[in-house]
Amino acid sequence: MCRLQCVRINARLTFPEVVETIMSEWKRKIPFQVDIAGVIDIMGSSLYSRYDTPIRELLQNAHDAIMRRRRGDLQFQGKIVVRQDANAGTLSFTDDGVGLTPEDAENYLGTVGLGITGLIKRGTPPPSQQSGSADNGDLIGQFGVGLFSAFMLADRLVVESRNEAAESGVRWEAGPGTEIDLSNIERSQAGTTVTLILKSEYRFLAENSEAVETAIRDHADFLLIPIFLNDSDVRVNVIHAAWFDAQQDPESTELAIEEYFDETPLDVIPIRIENPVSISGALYVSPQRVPGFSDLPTVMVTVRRMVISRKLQGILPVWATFLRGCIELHDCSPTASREDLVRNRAFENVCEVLEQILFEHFDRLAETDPQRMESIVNWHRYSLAGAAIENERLRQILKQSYRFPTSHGPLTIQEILEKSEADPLFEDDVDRVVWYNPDRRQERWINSLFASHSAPCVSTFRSFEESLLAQCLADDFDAGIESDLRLATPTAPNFSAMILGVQDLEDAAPEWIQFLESSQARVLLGSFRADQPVMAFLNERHELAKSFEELKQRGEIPTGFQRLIDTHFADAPTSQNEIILNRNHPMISRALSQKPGTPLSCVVRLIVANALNSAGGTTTKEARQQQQDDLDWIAECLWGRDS
Ligand SMILES: Nc1ncnc2c1ncn2[C@@H]1O[C@H](COP(=O)(O)OP(=O)(O)OP(=O)(O)O)[C@@H](O)[C@H]1O
Repeated sequence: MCRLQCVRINARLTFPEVVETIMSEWKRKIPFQVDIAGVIDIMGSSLYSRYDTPIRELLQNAHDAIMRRRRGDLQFQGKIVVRQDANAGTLSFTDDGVGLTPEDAENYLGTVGLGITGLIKRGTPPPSQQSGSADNGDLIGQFGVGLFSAFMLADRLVVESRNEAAESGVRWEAGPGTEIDLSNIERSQAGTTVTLILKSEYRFLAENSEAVETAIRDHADFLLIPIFLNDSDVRVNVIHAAWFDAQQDPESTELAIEEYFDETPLDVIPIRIENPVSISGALYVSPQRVPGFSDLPTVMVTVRRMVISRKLQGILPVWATFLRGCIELHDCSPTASREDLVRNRAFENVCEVLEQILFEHFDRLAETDPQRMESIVNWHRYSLAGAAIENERLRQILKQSYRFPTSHGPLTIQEILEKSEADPLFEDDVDRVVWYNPDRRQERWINSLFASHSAPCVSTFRSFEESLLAQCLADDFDAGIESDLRLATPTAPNFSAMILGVQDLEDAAPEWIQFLESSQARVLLGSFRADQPVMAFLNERHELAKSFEELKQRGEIPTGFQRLIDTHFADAPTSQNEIILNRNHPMISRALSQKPGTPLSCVVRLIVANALNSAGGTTTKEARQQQQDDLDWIAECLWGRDS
């Protein structure tokens, strides 16, 4: 029906007045509506991602009830018993905590978002729970929703309880609908039993003790209350861990870590701080190497001793992928599902403070036990070097402990910088020149060239090591020291004069460049100190590009990989290998005095190919053919053509 038909139109009203009349009729306030059955269904099926979450929620309720009873009786220990009944298909949680009065059960068990624990924390405990109801910071519950998680596993839920001060007990039973059955019962002991009548797909929790035991340990290992399973008198949870001790004994912590995490730590970092945020526990350097840089570091986190996650991300600095451990974050708030922490100011504080603690720890270690620090850095060198490219503070630490292989043996970054002071005879605009060689194949050759030189040549066989070195030099630039990072290659400024002792370097004449084209190298002429005809310097990027090109032609590179290679080479030119011909060498000078194409020039071309080969260069098919032709031509000149 047209909406206008519902409005009695006054013939004297204009059209805009009619519209206004219609609009104003719909202005009113309406309350939010809650579909209880729908909420219970969502809480049970979608709020939590793991089947063991309800187990954690019920253990935590039992824990809170016992903690509250302890306030009235400091000697009271309390315990939690989890029972499986395979015949009945139930899983139950019994505690001897403070218990519930019938009014409490009526008011708080079935009210989503309202619980006694939350009220205590807000300083407004219900009248029935006034005694000992201050928030001592040891209660875990807060949202008043955890009990409903049981509907993830159960069709029906039964709570039987007796408050320690009440005459009789109360029974509360609910299913997925909106009605709750409440009745009084006889119960001799104070405390509560929550029984889950399991859905068929979770019946295994009534039968398989290992699954339940694992769930208890995963979440409640460090709760300060013993938890027993079925009739066993051996508690399931460990309760005590040395890293939570107020005064941590480093040896005990190390032993505890070894036992709990089943790893031998390379170093242990005990943590206890109250301000500006409370953090306690210990981190350790894992002996397991972390491949790549993409993984975020993870750590086990507890809040009020309840395990929130064994692998929480985002709390350790991104560079600390090699750290593990367990930390208690009392000031952090778990999310309602308790599977993560709320990323609030307290969380940010923890991140900042932790990074600070780690930096200070490694600074101290580098000073007090440099050997240990070096072995840690050495063990995790690639993750550390990769991370330090982005992090100046980390670079400061690595400068003392990260050793590069160099022509002068292994040297720390600091030592390299000190030994790389620029020679004022050759350099007038930089304070430091750091030479590097990224190609493992040239290591021996380049190192021998630097042997008599005071500056070392640094081997940066992984590309990020080159970036790390560059960043360290850039750091010093801010402090007024100008440095240059130079590839150990003849065309780099001053390399030939200073390192090679080669004078008057110049490009070869065009006809010789063309004649030596199959070498794919840049051809230069120079006057050597040594009596050697040719020097060859490989360019690693050029060599790589060549190998990939060959593979590509043979169709051996998957397309996805090819894209990666293309982007790698798109950023920077591949450059060329370099060849220097010694114009003082009798054979070279003789060849140069003639035109290319003579038998002697073919000998030069063979020597060039050989020099590139022995430096570790790859030979293309065309170059191999060329060498064969040269040999044939020389043989023919010497002995004449075979008939
Ligand atoms: N075993 C128990 N003993 C005594 N009271 C209990 C027990 N289990 C639940 N309760 C009461 O029921 C209330 C609601 O429990 P529920 O688990 O839903 O929320 P919570 O524990 O208060 O908070 P959260 O949702 O953060 O876990 C609790 O505040 C507590 O008062």
